[in-house]
Parts: sequence; structure tokens; C-alpha cells
Amino acid sequence: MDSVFGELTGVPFLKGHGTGNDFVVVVDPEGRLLLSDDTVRLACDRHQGIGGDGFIRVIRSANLPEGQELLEHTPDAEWFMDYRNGDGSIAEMCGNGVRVFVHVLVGQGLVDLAHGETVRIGTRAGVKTVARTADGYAVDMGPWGFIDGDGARSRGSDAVVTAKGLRVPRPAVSITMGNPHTVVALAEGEKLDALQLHAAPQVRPTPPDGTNVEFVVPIDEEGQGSEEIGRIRMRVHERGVGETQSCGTGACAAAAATRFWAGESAPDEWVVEVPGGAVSATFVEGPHGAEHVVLAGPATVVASGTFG
Ligand SMILES: N[C@@H](CCC[C@H](N)C(=O)O)C(=O)O
Repeated sequence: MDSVFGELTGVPFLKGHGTGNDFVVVVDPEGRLLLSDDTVRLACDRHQGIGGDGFIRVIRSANLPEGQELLEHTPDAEWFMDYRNGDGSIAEMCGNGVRVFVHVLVGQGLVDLAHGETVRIGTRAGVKTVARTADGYAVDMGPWGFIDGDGARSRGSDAVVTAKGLRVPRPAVSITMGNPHTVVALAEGEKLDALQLHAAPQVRPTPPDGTNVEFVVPIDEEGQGSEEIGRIRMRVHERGVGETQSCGTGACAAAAATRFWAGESAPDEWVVEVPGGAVSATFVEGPHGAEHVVLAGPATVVASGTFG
């Protein structure tokens, strides 16, 4: 019988997730695969493929044209996360994906990484340093920043979001984590639960490269919040996917926006609860005075197989 998976026919894959954000992973160190959008879409299809929010190719930086450029500046990034959304589109960065990526490198014996050690990973949003922790991985996601309607960095809120289940359009801030995010604050958990995110939220002005949209509510019931750790609940509609159980870059953007809204006394450490679990986002001083976000959370491989 003919295979529908084209260039992936006979290729081994792994299936993994980080807090329910799930990925089809293919290890292709030499970069032999010519991946088409259609093949990626089919691999990620939940009915006719393996199923995943995204598709990750593990490739040596030297074997991907963009990776070679990156190696000139950062020769220590041996491995590159070639990331695609479930619809086949390329994305700059994936926070949950990069933890799964490193977990696969370790599991396949491609990298030795004891607890506390770090590895540098190339991505389309630059090189990320990933540390192995007791219960997963912590990623220095680099600096975050505001984006204005034209895609340039600026300060302030700039967008309006309409979504199914939202009674009136809400103001939002646009934030870059290397990929674009639009964060909307809601007052209560009930409003978050009422959202119907099977339909894509509308963002105005239209972001030039599309956007991931995060809806957040603070968790400040007595006994749950503390002055040292901020807590929020988040749902997300991902660009190129739809609603997902979690989004690592989205959690960082949501924490950055909430911390900005909360003012100067806001904590640096945030727990972000998502439908698939929880991750943490911690704001630290990075090199050259820029503020970086460190995303921490679990990574799991659940299955392996071969494309038929
Ligand atoms: N789920 C990811 C983000 C994946 C890319 C995103 N859909 C985009 O197009 O920017 C994460 O964990 O960060």
C-alpha cells in the first residue's frame, strides 16, 4: 500500500509533550529530510497522522542553512530545533518544545546532561541555554519585549481582542518572546472558562506575522498567592495550531504582561497554570542589563514508532 507520509515514510519518530503541548519529533542529524508543509500537517493530524500541536526536527546546526549562520556567532550550539506548527508553518521558537527537544537529545544519547548542567540549542529566535533540573528543564528564553502594531519594539498596550465567549472586545498588550504574543487580562476564572477558543480570536490591528493569543486571570485566592510568587491561570490560542493545553513562550509573555500591569512591586517569579499542568517563568537580569525570562517545566516522551 502507498504511504501518505511522503519523505517521512520509514522514518522513526518520537511523540512527546511538555504540560500537554504535544509534538511529533524526528531525529535527522544530517538534515536529509526535505520536509514539505503537507507532510508536516499530516504527521500532526490527530485523525490521519500521529497527532501533535507541532513538529520538531532534531538537526545539527551545521546542516541547516540558518543554523550555519548561527554557528558563526555561537559555535557551541551543536544542535538546532527546526520547529513547525501543526499547520506546517515555521515558528521562531517553542518554549515547551525546546524542553522536549533536549529530553530527546538526552534520551537518544546525543548529549550528556547531568542535573544542573546546561546545553546550548540553536533556534530561529537565537541560541537558548537549557539546564537539566530535578524535575525537568529550565530554559533561558532570552529577553522579552513589547511590540507595537507595526511589529517594532515599544512600550505599552496596543491591541484589541475579540473572541467567542467574550462579551465585549478587550484591550491587550503585544509581546515578543522571539515569536509574537497578544495577552488579554480577564477579571475572573469564569470568564476564562467561558471562552470558546476553537475559533481564532480576532486581534486589531492585525499583527503582520499573526500572533499567539493568551487569556489570563490572576489566582489570588487566600492562601494561594504570595508576595514572592505570582500566580496566573492561562488559556491560549496558538498561531498555526488552535487552542493548545499549554504554550511555553505564551506563559512567559502572559507572566511579563501581568507583572507589567501589577507595577513595580510585582514579583519576579510566576507560576502559570495551563490546562495541561503548570510551568514557571522567572525574570532575571541577563547579560548587558537586558531582562531575561527563564521558563521551567517538565518534558516527557510518551511513544516512539516509524512512519508507515
Ligand atoms: N507551543 C509553543 C509555541 C509554538 C509556536 C507558536 N504556535 C507560534 O507560531 O509562534 C511554546 O511552547 O512556546
